[in-house]
Amino acid sequence: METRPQTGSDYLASLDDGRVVVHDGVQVDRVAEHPELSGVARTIAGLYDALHDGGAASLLVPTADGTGLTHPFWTVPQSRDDLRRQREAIRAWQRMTHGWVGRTPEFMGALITSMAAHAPAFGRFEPNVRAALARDQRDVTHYAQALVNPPVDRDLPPDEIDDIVLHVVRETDEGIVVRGAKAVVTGAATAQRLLVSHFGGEVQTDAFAVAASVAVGTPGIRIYTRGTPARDDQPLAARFAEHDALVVFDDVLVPWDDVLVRDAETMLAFNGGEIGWNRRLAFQAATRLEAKLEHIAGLAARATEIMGTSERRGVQAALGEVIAFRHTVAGLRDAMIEQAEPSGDSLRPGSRAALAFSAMAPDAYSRMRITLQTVLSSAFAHLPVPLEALGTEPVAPIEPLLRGSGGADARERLEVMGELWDAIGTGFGARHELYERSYWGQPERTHVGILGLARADGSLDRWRD
Ligand SMILES: Cc1cc2nc3c(=O)[nH]c(=O)nc-3n(C[C@H](O)[C@H](O)[C@H](O)COP(=O)(O)OP(=O)(O)OC[C@H]3O[C@@H](n4cnc5c(N)ncnc54)[C@H](O)[C@@H]3O)c2cc1C
Repeated sequence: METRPQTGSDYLASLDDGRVVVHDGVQVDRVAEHPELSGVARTIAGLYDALHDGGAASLLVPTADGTGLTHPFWTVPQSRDDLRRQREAIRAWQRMTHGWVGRTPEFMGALITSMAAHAPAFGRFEPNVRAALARDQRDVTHYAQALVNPPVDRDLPPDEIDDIVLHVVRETDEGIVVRGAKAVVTGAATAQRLLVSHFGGEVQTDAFAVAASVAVGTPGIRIYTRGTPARDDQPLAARFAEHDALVVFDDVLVPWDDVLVRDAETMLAFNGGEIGWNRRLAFQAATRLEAKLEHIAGLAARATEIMGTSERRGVQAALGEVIAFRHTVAGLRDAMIEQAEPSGDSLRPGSRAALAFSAMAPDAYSRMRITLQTVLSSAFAHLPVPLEALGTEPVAPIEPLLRGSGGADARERLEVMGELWDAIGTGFGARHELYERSYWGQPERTHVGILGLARADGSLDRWRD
């Protein structure tokens, strides 16, 4: 029988795997029913369901072994048309969430497919890489990425802070035993697996050369999350708030079948760009950001009409700037397709456009927030009553005062401005700026990488002539 990705209810049921999640300091019974974790879990479930009966179902493509259908981003691209199909499928999901969920289930397809395209580079773990792709392609596994170490002792090599940095404490016949922590693992509490890998300081001893695909429910894993302070009338946070987790590995046994890297050389290739997963990550992230900016631009346009400023030249210019940001992101993503380059057994998104996107997007996102705060100013803060209070005895008399311009009533004003405030101004909106700013790590690394590429491909020399 033809296989299909899991359904929404398969996904929600899979979260009952004995995982240990501590939210706001209290252990969670069932993640899928927790008031602050269930919103995003239900949203992810909705994405899976759309692969079965929603519009996204028509975008599925055959799995590599031909036994079923999968999300296109979970396949290894061989042509520009493959990349175009991947773009359309990512876009279909991202438009459902308006780009507000950073870790949708296609996101880690970037890593696993890039690794599979370079499977021989993984030596004795090559069969594991191929098996991981086959399983995750079939299921469209929902991963979180556990890469960055807790931000402490950044001036010390990892082996001098092994009380914190994740490392292998021993190997057994069954697998490797890992200990340590990973910080800000977005979506860990509602993921099915973690892509765990060393990052940061150079590997001094083999203990730190490790990457693995680890099931979230594995004994010894503990996930600590804090709530994004969200009120009931925060429409985006209620559905899309993700939690950035501290994940603790307390002597966790990872079976050999799930180990992907165990030597320093492959670790360097994994983190250093040769495997190329950052290019695929940029492709997915740009398509997500495109959807987010479309949502923000649409809300902002309506907000200026409600304010009565939509015909002011400066306000129009500000909206145009936000739309230009959307066009730049979409254009660079499409340039990644046009500039696609061979990488292992694949055609990966082009490096120049991918790196240019990574360099540009963080600052542009901050600029966009400032621009909207400048032109919408008091309208953001003019939300004196919640939506559900409309029609109540103390609020009904002031509803005419809450109207918008051009016939918009109080309800529409509160709906539009409340959603835009959540996008830009609340804790949810502020975290999203930090998220976009931190997506590519420190900007100087990206800029140095861009210079290195211009030197390596000879373009800088040509420009100097
Ligand atoms: C909202 C959010 C969600 C995130 N989600 C995830 C996730 O899902 N998975 C994940 O793995 N990570 C995640 N991250 C982490 C993110 O990838 C990092 O924040 C990013 O890579 C920057 O690394 P850092 O925060 O450790 O800062 P650092 O790299 O420590 O940099 C901080 C500053 O110190 C300087 N610095 C640090 N070390 C040195 C050094 N040795 N020499 C010289 N200067 C130094 C840098 O130049 C910089 O100015 C998330 C972060 C945020 C904010």
